[in-house]
Amino acid sequence: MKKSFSATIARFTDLLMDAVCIVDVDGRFVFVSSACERIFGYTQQEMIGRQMIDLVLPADRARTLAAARAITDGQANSSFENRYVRKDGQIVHIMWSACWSEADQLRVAVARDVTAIKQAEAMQVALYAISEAAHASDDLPTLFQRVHQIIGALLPAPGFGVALRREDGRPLQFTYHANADGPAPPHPLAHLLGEEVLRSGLPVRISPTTLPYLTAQLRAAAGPAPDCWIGAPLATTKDLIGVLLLQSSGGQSQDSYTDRDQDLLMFVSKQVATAIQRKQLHSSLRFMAQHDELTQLPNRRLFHDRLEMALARAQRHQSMLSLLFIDLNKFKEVNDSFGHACGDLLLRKVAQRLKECVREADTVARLGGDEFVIILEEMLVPEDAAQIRDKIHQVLLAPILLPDGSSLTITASIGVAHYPEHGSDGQQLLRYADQAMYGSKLQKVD
Ligand SMILES: Nc1nc2c(ncn2[C@@H]2O[C@H](COP(=O)(O)OP(=O)(O)OP(=O)(O)O)[C@@H](O)[C@H]2O)c(=O)[nH]1
Repeated sequence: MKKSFSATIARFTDLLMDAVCIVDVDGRFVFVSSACERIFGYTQQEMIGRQMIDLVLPADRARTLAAARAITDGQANSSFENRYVRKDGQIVHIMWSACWSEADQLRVAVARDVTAIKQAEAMQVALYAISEAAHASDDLPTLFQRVHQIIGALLPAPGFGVALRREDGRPLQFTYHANADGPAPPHPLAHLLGEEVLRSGLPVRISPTTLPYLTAQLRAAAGPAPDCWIGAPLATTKDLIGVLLLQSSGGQSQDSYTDRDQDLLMFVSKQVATAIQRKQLHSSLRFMAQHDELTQLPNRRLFHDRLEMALARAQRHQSMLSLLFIDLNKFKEVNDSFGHACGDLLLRKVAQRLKECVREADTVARLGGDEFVIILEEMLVPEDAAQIRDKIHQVLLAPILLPDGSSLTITASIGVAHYPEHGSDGQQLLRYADQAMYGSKLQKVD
């Protein structure tokens, strides 16, 4: 390029907020205006002579070369977008307006940094996606898996974890943790970082450059060349409910995360905290609607749902199912003699003992008052149900300690019904078991 031409261009183009870049037929920068340093992080001297394509993000190189060829063939382009890797490793989004100068055999292009716009757009998309995910996910791990994907589109996040604060003050509980290969147990540093974020209520970044500012414990655990981490508090308007963690391998002495990334994560983590709270509230409302408040056992409604499902399974597999109807004997006397609170305590204790008599998959429910039912699935023979009935009689014999140091015992009448022998639907089976229980109670009274 002629010296005078270059000098004239430079005088005016250095005034522009956008950068002017001139590239020769071989794709080398022959001129860049001073705005390039702000946008790409390299000085003009560092850029001139370098291959333009080497600064482009590898994923965008093929289409960048195709667009450059089209411009060289005479098709001016005023809206091509691609991404460059700045000298500090950060990615910048560039919108190009370019044309080919046949006379000079040069490609003249104007670069506009649209990173902030792109990030704002990406953030909008992420916030919308988080809100959608909160509605669509059935449970917290599913929600967090989706949030991992959403945040991964904004920031480097091969490692990602969400730890929630526990009511009883025990250490944070990791509800979700994954590395680049998928779900994985949390790194020991994740626990320490999480606790530090929770203690301070502030974001904490671990990287080679932040090491001197970390607590001694974190610094020791991170070692001299740590991966890069950001821990952001999950804060609702009222509470600090947990911590969100990102981990990236960084590389050499580079920090994977900038202040801007941290701000972005803080913003996103507020939305995540709100989504978690909404999900938890929804789960607790659902639990309350399906469980008995006193014993926490499934209530009558959930029992009927479970019975229907169990019967459908038994029909499909042509297997047996048994129903146990349990009614405590003379429970009213407990209330009358020891007080309602002791009656409540006894009901809770009975519920616990009943659960201990069956497998995890079986359902123990409280129908109301002193009536309980148990659904036993995949019974091989009726004698199995009889054995469990006997076991229940046995465990109820153990005295129940009362707060004043005294104790009481309770017995129960139990009726058993088997599917398909005593009924083909839930109502028939329940009626049969109820009557069998009643028969047993009469015998005991007599
Ligand atoms: N403490 C307590 N008592 C309850 C609760 N729900 C119902 N009850 C009482 O439980 C008793 C149940 O009545 P019954 O089944 O007739 O009493 P029972 O003495 O066991 O009678 P039998 O079954 O014939 O032996 C009533 O006194 C209710 O007030 C509860 O949640 N807590």
